[in-house]
Amino acid sequence: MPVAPPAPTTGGVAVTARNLTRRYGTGPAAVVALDGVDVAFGAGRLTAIMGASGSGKSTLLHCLAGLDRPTGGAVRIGDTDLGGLDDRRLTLLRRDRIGFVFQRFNLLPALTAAENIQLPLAIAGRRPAADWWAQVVTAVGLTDRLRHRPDELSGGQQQRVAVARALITRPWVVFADEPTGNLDSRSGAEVLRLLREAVDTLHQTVIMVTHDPVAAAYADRVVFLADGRLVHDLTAPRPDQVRDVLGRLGDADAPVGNR
Ligand SMILES: Nc1ncnc2c1ncn2[C@@H]1O[C@H](COP(=O)(O)OP(=O)(O)OP(=O)(O)O)[C@@H](O)[C@H]1O
Repeated sequence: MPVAPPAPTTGGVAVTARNLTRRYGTGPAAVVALDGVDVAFGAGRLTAIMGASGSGKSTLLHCLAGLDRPTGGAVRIGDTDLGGLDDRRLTLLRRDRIGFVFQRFNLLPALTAAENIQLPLAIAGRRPAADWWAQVVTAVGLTDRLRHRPDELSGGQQQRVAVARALITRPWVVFADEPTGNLDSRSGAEVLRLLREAVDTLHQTVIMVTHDPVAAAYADRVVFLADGRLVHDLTAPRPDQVRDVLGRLGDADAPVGNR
């Protein structure tokens, strides 16, 4: 039986942003990357964040994950208000409670797949529980590749190692920034199925930025950004619906709603 992650969820909500603002620079040259975003991300759900280039997706993900500090508003992960944490506590929260998957895999080339997967725990001086290790390694389908180094693995295999590394701490939430952006469609589909399995079987929470409507359709929900605002929200999305919303957003001058 899979063990549920120890997420301190309130009403089934894993992450909330309230009136989130991120401004870069000051004066007339200032860029408002996030302009008052209110959103709650369900626990045990896969949610995609979409929007045109420059709409604020990466900025939102980085603020939600404690990689960037917002200029205004608040982020809560479970019951923890990130704004109330000093840099040291924020670093510990990221290490122990958050998993990251990046577009470029970001594996350490000198370490084997197994060592890369265990790295977040090794840094904390811990070892994975045997049952969770077995579940994660089985889910990513890499039992026969664990002694290989990243340059001996395909891109899709490297990204699956990166997903396993993100899951190994049984985090409260996994943030994935364009996880299929560097992969061909077949490898990308494997990684998306794995993220889906992380949610459905391992009871994890995943928040993913993507440009790809097919990738977004693996999610339970898609939220759309335009000009730093949340402008649309789709549940149980199909690729054609996602394309339709993106097309309408491209045409629309005004947001189609904000929540
Ligand atoms: N460090 C920074 N300094 C100044 N402006 C920034 C910085 N980071 C992002 N921006 C600006 O903030 C806005 C949102 O950027 P962000 O990278 O979040 O968008 P995005 O939707 O992720 O784009 P893409 O899809 O191209 O990655 C853009 O106008 C961008 O130029």
